[in-house]
Amino acid sequence: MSSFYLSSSPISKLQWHANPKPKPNRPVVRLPLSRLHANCYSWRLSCNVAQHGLDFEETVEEDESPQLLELSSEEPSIDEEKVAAPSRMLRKKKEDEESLNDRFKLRNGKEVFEEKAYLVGVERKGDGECLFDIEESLEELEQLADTAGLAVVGSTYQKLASPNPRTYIGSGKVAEIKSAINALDVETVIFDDELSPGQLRNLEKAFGGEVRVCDRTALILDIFNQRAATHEAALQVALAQMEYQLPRLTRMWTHLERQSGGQVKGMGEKQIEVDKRILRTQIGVLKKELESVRKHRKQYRSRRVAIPVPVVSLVGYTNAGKSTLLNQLTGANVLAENRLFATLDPTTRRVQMHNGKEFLLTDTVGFIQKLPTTLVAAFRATLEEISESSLLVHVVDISHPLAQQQIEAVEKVMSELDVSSIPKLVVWNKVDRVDDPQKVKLEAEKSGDTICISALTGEGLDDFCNAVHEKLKDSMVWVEALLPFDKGDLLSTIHKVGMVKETEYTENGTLIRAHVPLRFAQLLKPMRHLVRDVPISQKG
Ligand SMILES: Nc1nc2c(ncn2[C@@H]2O[C@H](COP(=O)(O)OP(=O)(O)OP(=O)(O)O)[C@@H](O)[C@H]2O)c(=O)[nH]1
Ligand SMILES: [Mg+2]
Repeated sequence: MSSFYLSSSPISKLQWHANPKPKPNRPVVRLPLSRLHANCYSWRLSCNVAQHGLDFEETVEEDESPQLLELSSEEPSIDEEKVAAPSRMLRKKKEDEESLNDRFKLRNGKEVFEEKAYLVGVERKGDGECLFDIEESLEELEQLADTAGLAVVGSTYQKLASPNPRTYIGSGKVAEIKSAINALDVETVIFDDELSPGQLRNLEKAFGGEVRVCDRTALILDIFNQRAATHEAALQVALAQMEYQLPRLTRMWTHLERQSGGQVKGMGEKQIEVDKRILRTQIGVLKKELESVRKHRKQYRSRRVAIPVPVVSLVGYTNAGKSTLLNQLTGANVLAENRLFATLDPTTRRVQMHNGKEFLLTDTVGFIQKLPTTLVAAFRATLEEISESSLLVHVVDISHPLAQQQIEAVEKVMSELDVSSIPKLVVWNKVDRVDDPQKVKLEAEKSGDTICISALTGEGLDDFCNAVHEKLKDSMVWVEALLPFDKGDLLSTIHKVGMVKETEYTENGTLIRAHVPLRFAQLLKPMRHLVRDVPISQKG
């Protein structure tokens, strides 16, 4: 069990009492969206759920069902009331239960209560940096919300020269959204950009305090939290969540001031400080735990480095088809599905090519535009694996209407990862889905270094392997070495991972001339000196 799980913390004890949301009439639920916002009711429980596979226990009192009597439209007579009201009440109760039941959906094998969400975006006038226009960005936000298990019931956006420092959007827009919340029964409002803690607080207040307000970062963090399958991923996400939460840790304790009629003013303030201290301690514990997990992975990686098979990493926008490609080439069983961020942990498998050569293929976490900086930082260590690859394969979903913008977004993240010196190969995937595959293939040929494939149907995979092989050759170095006869294993490895030009059997061993990966050339260093001792005539 993870050492950051502090179930006795006052924060987690309080969160359900503070929850103002109506509770669905079910005994055990897993709420889809962690309340990663100013109230921070359940972020901690949510971390623990991902970590320990638990479900939230939400017990609902019978008398907490919706106010049924208010719902009858006309005043019934006393006699009618005796007969009709109970049946109407029962019918209404049944209808409410049924509509609630409809909103329980199965996601990743878990039952999830589908909250109603409303999306809000801001288009900044003259913002040339944005790759996606506002409608495209909101469409992607809708996909993210869907992945997180929310039902989007509406969206809106506003064009602004600069965001309002208090509420991000203008007051007119706030009022408009408030009406939409009432009309559509919205439970969560999601903003397409990261909001400051103050903006979150002010917006919650402005919307009447009954709806949850969160931003793109919180939503992505929540998806990562739901998806984290390994211990390391869970730790990374928990750390990112806590760091996101720290400056937003307010209002948790204001109920104390309310309960005591304001007599202990300042008590909440003190408690916020206590909570912040607890959170900082937890962050420290988490960082240590992550450090030790990473040490293990490093050891594993250095063992892998000892086997000098070149490593090829798949990178690309989320949902581009990286895992499908890995599965298709290696028979791996990595989760591949039409949702964003299906993969969080790197998976490496050996690919055996038809010509007997092999390389290791690594699947990595996908990128997205406006990737939260907390997440880039949290996943930096995982992404560092990329920087040790011999080749980067950028997988593009060429059938996506925003393929070009996605390419640019990936290149932007890659430029932050300091991998410019690693050779790259671009792969246009999903050619089976484009309207005119021939035209796309011609374009790929023209742009050079681009291979068209369909990871789903297997089309173009031989071309892909050949291109990888050629690219790997570019990253290899030329060696001549004399391998003693007792080093037969090295010789067979050179045949597998390198490109042998010539072998010659001499009295002292096998003389080999080949292209090999740089790491392997270093291993051969002592034997390279031996070449000098071989008589000139034998060197050929
Ligand atoms: N038609 C078609 N669909 C594909 C192809 N490759 C992948 N897909 C589909 O695209 C969706 C996403 O595929 P994944 O392999 O999960 O994508 P990914 O890049 O690993 O995504 P993340 O892990 O979220 O970063 C799945 O529904 C796949 O079946 C392809 O070549 N053609
Ligand atoms: Mg994947």
